[in-house]
Amino acid sequence: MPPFEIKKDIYWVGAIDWNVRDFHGYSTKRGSTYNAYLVVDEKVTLFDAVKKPFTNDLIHKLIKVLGDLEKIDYIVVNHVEMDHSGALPELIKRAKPEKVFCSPMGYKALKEHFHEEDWPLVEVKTGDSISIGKRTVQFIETRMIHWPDSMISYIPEEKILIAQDAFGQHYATSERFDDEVKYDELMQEAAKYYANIVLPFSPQVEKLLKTVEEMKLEIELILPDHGVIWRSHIKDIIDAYKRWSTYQARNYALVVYATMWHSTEKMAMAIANGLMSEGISVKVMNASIDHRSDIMTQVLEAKALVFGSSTLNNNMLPQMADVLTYIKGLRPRKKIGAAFGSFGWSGEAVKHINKFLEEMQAEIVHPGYRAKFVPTHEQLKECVEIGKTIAKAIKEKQNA
Ligand SMILES: Cc1cc2nc3c(=O)[nH]c(=O)nc-3n(C[C@H](O)[C@H](O)[C@H](O)COP(=O)(O)O)c2cc1C
Repeated sequence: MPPFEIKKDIYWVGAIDWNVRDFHGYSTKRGSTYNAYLVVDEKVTLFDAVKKPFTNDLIHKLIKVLGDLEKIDYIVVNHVEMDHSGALPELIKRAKPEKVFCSPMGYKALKEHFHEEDWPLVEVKTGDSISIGKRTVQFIETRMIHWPDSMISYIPEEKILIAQDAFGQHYATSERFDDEVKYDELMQEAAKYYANIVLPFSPQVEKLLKTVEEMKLEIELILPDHGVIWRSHIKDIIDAYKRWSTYQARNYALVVYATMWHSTEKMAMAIANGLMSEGISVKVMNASIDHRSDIMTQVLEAKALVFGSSTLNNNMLPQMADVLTYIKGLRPRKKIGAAFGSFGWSGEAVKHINKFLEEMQAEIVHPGYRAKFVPTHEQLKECVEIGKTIAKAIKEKQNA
């Protein structure tokens, strides 16, 4: 795709990665983009770069707009992660920019990644701004959204927020604006991105959204480092970030299980039936089939997390341990929780699952249910009752 003029003299010069399907363990079914933005002003300024294998895509686009890479005066590094900085060594060597702006944490991180002593790095902090000619760039550090170095750049004359990974989506498309793609797909990918990348830093996101509100920043365009530009649905994505960062849930329960000979699966279905019989929506997922990052997307807005595994060698099944380790690291909060599973003789899986639920600070509404080998009809009826107990807890929370 050629460079794309977003507004007069402001270009998308990023790269589309149609083929990426695994992004450090996050399944990216719809590929991704690495967005870089060029502002042609008295000081020609590039915001962020691309992943290393896409260096030539970026350079090609820059040459198309500028004719000569050495016309770049400034580079702003909003985020040091390799998918946005991998192209920097080649780019800095060839463009010879006068200055490379980054946050104080970015200064350290750039050295720790690239070990280059002679890059013209300039630290900028929250409240600092630079003039690039007709336009100003204001910087706001966004520590731990989602790395220590992260910052965002605001151009008041254009009402543009260059948001690095915030508001991003792993979504490869030839379209560049939110209103040119399918709304449901876009919001699904934005939710998946929040659940799998941003969720652990929700307290920081909540604070940042308040700061941005207090600063009364006028925003006409949000330019994220992945996916499409927000133009028509800015309110929707900000409202979604407000909901997600304060752990607001929808009225559904998520049942995730792992099984060898289908006994735990039978229990999962019976619990789901109990929930449904009380009018609660349920999503059932199988840890052997569903990808951990898709399960995580469903965790984001679930009110209850119900996890089941049979016991294997005194532990839960490894695919369940994978999913729970991943979910725990992303720090979901304010959930109702319950555990279940079939076993043969020692039955430790439920105890181990409960430990994960405790670490997620879930409100555990049942001590955990175990059935020896293949569950009997009576035991499955008991599972239905457990589903009803969870449903009751969901309703109580809803009315609280
Ligand atoms: C290789 C293997 C190891 C097992 N290890 C244990 C164990 O350590 N403790 C236990 O209680 N059951 C153990 N079991 C028994 C299973 O938990 C039991 O068969 C259970 O009903 C399987 O439920 P599922 O069909 O949901 O996987 C083991 C089974 C297998 C096949």
